Amino acid sequence: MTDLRSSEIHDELEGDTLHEECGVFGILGHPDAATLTALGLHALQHRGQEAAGIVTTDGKQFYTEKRMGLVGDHYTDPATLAKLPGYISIGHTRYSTTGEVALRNVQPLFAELEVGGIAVAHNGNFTNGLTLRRQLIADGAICQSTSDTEVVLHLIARSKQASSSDRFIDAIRQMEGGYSMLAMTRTKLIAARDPIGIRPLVMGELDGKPIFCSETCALDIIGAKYIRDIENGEVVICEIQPDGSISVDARKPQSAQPERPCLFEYVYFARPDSVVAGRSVYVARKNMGVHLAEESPIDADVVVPVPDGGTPAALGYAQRSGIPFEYGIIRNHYVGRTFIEPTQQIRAFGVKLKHSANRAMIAGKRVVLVDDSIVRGTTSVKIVQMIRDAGAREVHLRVASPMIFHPDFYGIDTPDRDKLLANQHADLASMCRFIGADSLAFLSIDGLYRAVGGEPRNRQAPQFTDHYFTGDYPTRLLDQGASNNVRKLSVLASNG
Ligand SMILES: O=P(O)(O)OC[C@H]1O[C@H](OP(=O)(O)OP(=O)(O)O)[C@H](O)[C@@H]1O
Ligand SMILES: NC(=O)CC[C@H](N)C(=O)O
Repeated sequence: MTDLRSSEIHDELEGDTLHEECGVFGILGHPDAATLTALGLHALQHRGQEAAGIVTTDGKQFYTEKRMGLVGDHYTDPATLAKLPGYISIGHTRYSTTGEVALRNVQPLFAELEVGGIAVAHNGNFTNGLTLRRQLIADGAICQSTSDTEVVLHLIARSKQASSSDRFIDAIRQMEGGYSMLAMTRTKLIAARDPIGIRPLVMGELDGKPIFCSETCALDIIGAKYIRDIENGEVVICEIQPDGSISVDARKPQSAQPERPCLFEYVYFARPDSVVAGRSVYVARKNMGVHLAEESPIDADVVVPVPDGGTPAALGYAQRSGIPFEYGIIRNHYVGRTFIEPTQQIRAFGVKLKHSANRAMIAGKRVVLVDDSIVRGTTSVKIVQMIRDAGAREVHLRVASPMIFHPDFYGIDTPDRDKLLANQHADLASMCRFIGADSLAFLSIDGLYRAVGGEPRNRQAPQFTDHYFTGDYPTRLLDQGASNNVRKLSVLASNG
């Protein structure tokens, strides 16, 4: 049954700013599988704060715990972890992109199938999820959630392949869009990445046991060794054998395409201490600041980051420009990422709770403010005013990414097109007036490419996924037809 309250909240969320993605973590063959998964999810908390879930198996039964809220609020309790015995585990931190914020959509999703139990955890979004879901429902499928991820379970159930891993591969070959997925059976841990590698996924090892997770920071927290990134279009199947040994089978079932990782992982999503597709996120962000200083210099007394996202770019800007870096804004770390608040009104309030001006570093100065991105402009308007109120003589805003014009359909929850600040102003001057800054500049798309990958954007074959800036969507968007709205999955479920 549709949870009306959740649907209403969702409608409000639709108009909000950029949202997180999800984080996945899995380990096979370790006696402390659940605890290690909880720690891994804790390191991936920045990728999704709505809910977290863990599924484990001891080879006989499956055990599931799913909770709304933060990892630390639930999975630090020994009683909760005691309900998750076994040596194979997958976990998920969720920020919803399809389906409402409700327990039934919290991942991992689990189903008992002809081939046995299987759990899946997904970071990303399927661009044909709604289309396939409608076909499945018309065919008699009974959907238990409104998440796009559930489609994969139905396709595994219907596959004619014999083994669970072949059925999983069969299922994901029918999916389009962005995904890093983990699946788990009584004996297997499977990892898969979409054909162009939009979402990140890495492989590690602890005590000889394989781990898959969204970012390397989840390996670091448990002292695991990084092995390699899962390649775009690759599926890696790890299986525990009766003698306790582990087999690893890497396959490439999708037709080969050039990799195009998501640029926004570097701009905003990934943790700065992570290494994504072989590149340090921190170094990339600092480089963004260096290029920004070269492209848009300004005479000023102090470079001030908008913490936390803008800090590495501000350091790069300060080093390149020679202008001193100072913490002119202090962030209250007991307030979560701003978007957690469901309404625009509360979000604006949240921004005030989160940042306060460090007057001693600002009063009487010409300030260069550096932030990583502007989405709706809520943060910029508040912060520029706050810096002026603290006595700044001039406020110059520098943004370490290009203007955002287009929504995402691959796992980032973006506001509607018309809510994006870049679409509300005819030119930079108008946007600058709205924000209230003395000057405003964005990093160019080539500057961003150079900062992350060392080369400018290849117009014929872009090296990264960058549609939010350019409108160049790397896959077809089957669900975005006139009559479709992936957000309305729960309405479909209640009326269908
Ligand atoms: O233009 P807006 O709609 O305000 O969105 C952009 C702001 O949102 C993000 O920060 P967030 O609040 O997520 O905090 P963080 O930098 O600490 O992650 C980003 O770093 C910008 O500051
Ligand atoms: N942000 C994500 O990666 C979301 C995963 C999935 N589409 C969900 O909504 O649960």
